[in-house]
Amino acid sequence: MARRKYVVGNWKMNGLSDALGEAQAIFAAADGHPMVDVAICPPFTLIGAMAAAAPGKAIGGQDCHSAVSGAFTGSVAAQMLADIGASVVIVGHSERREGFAESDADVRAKAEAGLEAGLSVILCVGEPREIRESGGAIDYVLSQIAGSVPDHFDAQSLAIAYEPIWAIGTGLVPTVADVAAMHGAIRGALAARFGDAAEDMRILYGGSVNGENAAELLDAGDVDGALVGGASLTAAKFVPIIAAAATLAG
Ligand SMILES: O=C(CO)COP(=O)(O)O
Repeated sequence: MARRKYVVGNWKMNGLSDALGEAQAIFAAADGHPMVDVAICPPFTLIGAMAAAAPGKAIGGQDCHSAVSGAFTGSVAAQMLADIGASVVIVGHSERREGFAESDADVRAKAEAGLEAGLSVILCVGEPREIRESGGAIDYVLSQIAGSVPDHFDAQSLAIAYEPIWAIGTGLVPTVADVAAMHGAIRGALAARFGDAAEDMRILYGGSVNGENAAELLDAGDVDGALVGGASLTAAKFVPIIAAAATLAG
């Protein structure tokens, strides 16, 4: 089965209520590209309102706690995301791994919680600059995959996002050959562990994706979509990326 292209906006800590119109415009434009799956992950505070403003659309959280409930001040459980209309959750973003000291085991537990809550999970991996420069990027990322991908899931419900940390928000992107090599290595590691199911899993690229570079990056081997930060905040910037994915969708 061919993998459908998947384009996801990670709004990070951006967006007040007046940003809902952008989300509506993005989803309206996405309706014109039915071969592409589109999701927006706004801050927690906007999920409920966005789900109401864009019924039936894929809206997600950017993180969840691994527990179902309890004394975890400030945290949000996966079930709570589902309860207010989310169908997706990002786990293991480098800004969580680095800024909140999340380990591979933490990320795996969060992914399991998301799946348990019925959410579709996007699990992020990616190397820092010094690891890339030392030539160890593939080993580093495959170690993250080994430690943070759960044992049991439906291939349609778990996507990997490869986001080299040095490419996030910097305007720097790896060469297409480097992206293809990393995605191929990830697919190979998934196949070694999960067999044929790896062919159905989507592997997204993230890090300074924009309307100009999207077509080239999305056409690289084993790249099934994009996880987009800054260029996902407005329809004007995000829709061209969705359109680029649509031109490649089979
Ligand atoms: O971190 C990212 C998406 O999760 C990428 O962010 P930018 O697209 O702003 O580089």
